[in-house]
Amino acid sequence: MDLKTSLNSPVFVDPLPSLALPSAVMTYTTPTSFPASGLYLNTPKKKPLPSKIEEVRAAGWLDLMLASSPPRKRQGKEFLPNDIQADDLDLRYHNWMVKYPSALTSFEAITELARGKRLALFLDYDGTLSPIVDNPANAVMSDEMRAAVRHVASLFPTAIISGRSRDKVFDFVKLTELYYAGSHGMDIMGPVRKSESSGHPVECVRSTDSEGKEVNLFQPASEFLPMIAEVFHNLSGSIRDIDGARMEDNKFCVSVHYRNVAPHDYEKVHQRVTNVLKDYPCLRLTHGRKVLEVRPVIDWNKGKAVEFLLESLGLSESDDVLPIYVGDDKTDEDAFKVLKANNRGFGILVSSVPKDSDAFYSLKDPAEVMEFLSKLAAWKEEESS
Ligand SMILES: O=P(O)(O)OC[C@H]1O[C@H](O[C@H]2O[C@H](CO)[C@@H](O)[C@H](O)[C@H]2O)[C@H](O)[C@@H](O)[C@@H]1O
Repeated sequence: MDLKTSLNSPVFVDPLPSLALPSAVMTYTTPTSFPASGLYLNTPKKKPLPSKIEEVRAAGWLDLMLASSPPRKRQGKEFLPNDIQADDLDLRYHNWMVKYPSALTSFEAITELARGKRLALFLDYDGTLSPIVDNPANAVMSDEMRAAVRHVASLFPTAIISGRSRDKVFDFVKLTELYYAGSHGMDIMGPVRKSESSGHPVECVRSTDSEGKEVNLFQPASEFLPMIAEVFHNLSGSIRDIDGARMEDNKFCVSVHYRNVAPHDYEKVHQRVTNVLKDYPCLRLTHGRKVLEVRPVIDWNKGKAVEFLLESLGLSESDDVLPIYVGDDKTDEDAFKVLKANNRGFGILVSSVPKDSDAFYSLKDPAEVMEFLSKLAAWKEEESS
């Protein structure tokens, strides 16, 4: 399969030379022309920014890095120095929950909304189905959670949309009855579309899943693979001496974890990463829970992945469909926004601290996510009996 040709699908109009990446999918300022050869290794360097602006930008990043995902031990009130602070935190959380009500206490309102509709469920992985842990390799999902996900997936079309590589998230979840989108939606294994004529046709590669079932593979950033591999190598070398810093290869994205780095070294992590990225204007940096994420500058995210999957499932054009997305991180906000637009469906933010969000409801932690999924399954079974 010629992946360059596949990118010249009707959705991706106006392709740029060489990269075959259309301007419609590029969000950041990129060079208008690329060298014909050595494309990925010699992309033109951005002009260095004036140092003052760079300083201001770096300071903004540092604030984000310091504020990101407060250490778990300090989130519970038992670790706070006194009761006043604990009460203040409780009060702030309760005030926040007025704006983002619990999906558990609002369960009746949710089922009222869902009555007579076809539900589609989209679930983030880390921090949603598995608790946040220090070592990303240990973020396993409990058997109880797996059973709850399997149960909902037997009743509603269900997909996992993760920042991890698709293979890795499948290894954690291990359920063949779901659809999977890895690398923040840049690697989707979904159903073969019911109707090629509905919505925007996009170029997919027909494939088979681990059970031999026919599936569609959609990888809008496949042209970036050599560049991502190279940047992974360069970043690994660049942060090697920073105690606690850890790299993760997510196929179309690269994660630089700083959860185990001392706060006084955060700036060093950010500087090293931005320094390497200066040579890659086609890549950009985003920020998650104690992680810096490097990804291609294409206009594709978890929100677009939700739209893509809804269309693949033949659920995008109907009023009787209610998509629900559950996630905990900034990258999930793109999906919350898509569902919020035109009141299409809604997002549920998983958070134990107040956060601004485009989600409609909230859940405190993965344990509450599991309870919500179980309640949803029980409600559906009762409704259909
Ligand atoms: O979209 P997600 O499924 O939520 O993936 C986002 C990132 O999640 C993982 O990192 C986060 O969880 C780790 C394990 O609990 C934690 O150690 C880390 O600090 C968190 O940022 C994953 O390792 C990343 O590659 C994903 O991009």
